Amino acid sequence: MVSAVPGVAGFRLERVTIGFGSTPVIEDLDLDVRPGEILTVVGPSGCGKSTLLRALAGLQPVASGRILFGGEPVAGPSAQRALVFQDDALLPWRTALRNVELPLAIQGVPRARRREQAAHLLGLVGLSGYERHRPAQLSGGMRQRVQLARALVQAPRAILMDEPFGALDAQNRAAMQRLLLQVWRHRPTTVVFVTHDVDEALLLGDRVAVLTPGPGRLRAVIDVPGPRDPRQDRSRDRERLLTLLGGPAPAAQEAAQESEVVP
Ligand SMILES: Nc1ncnc2c1ncn2[C@@H]1O[C@H](COP(=O)(O)OP(=O)(O)OP(=O)(O)O)[C@@H](O)[C@H]1O
Repeated sequence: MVSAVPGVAGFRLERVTIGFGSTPVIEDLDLDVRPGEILTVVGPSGCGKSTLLRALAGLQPVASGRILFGGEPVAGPSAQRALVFQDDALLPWRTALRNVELPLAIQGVPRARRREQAAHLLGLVGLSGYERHRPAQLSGGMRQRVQLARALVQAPRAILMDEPFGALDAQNRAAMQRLLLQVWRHRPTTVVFVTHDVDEALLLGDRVAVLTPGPGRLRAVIDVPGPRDPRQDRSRDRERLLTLLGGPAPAAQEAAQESEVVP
């Protein structure tokens, strides 16, 4: 578990329902994301994980309930909450450096300062020397590094990641997981990380939130004890997660109870 870190904020979701038209996609979700933790989110395809993340980002309104960030209602997008997608969301005509500096340009940061910060962040993610490359000249793993640098350049208090490493091969994925943890240890930030991969969820998460098949409700939140080491034997937690993922969807009340009893 993570102790409170100054300047770092968490989320509180209170009976959040999100829908498109009259169809709920996320239903009655109560969840706290603790300041400075990495919360991974797993759930069957289509259960509303991306929708939930977009709501945390302020890009998707809630139909009922409310989402607080640092105690304040989330009313729209903010530089304090950066999103990183699986798809390459870089602008193809801009160089790596100019992609990373974009959020600062939007904020009106003077050019010399934003260049300097963007170059520093590219160095941090291991891309010194690639500042002038355009996305098409970079590998998938490198493009994800640029996306991470672009998210970090805004010095966000939370990073919302939607299967960011899902398209990478095993080696690049492992490298990005190490990089994310390295960055997170040096810059305390709240991270909400959606993944399909239970091993990734257990490696990165302080806790794992499990959603039911759509409409997504909270099935359970499990603590992940011990060091974040890929060599750590997680077979029991893995089995438990797979069982939770495969189990039938509980009624809202049962789900709330289960999330309390499952440690
Ligand atoms: N803009 C939209 N308009 C209407 N329905 C939508 C929209 N975006 C998502 N949905 C629906 O909401 C449901 C949840 O989608 P979402 O992408 O959040 O699920 P997910 O759990 O992230 O899925 P996956 O794991 O496959 O990425 C799906 O049924 C999807 O079709």
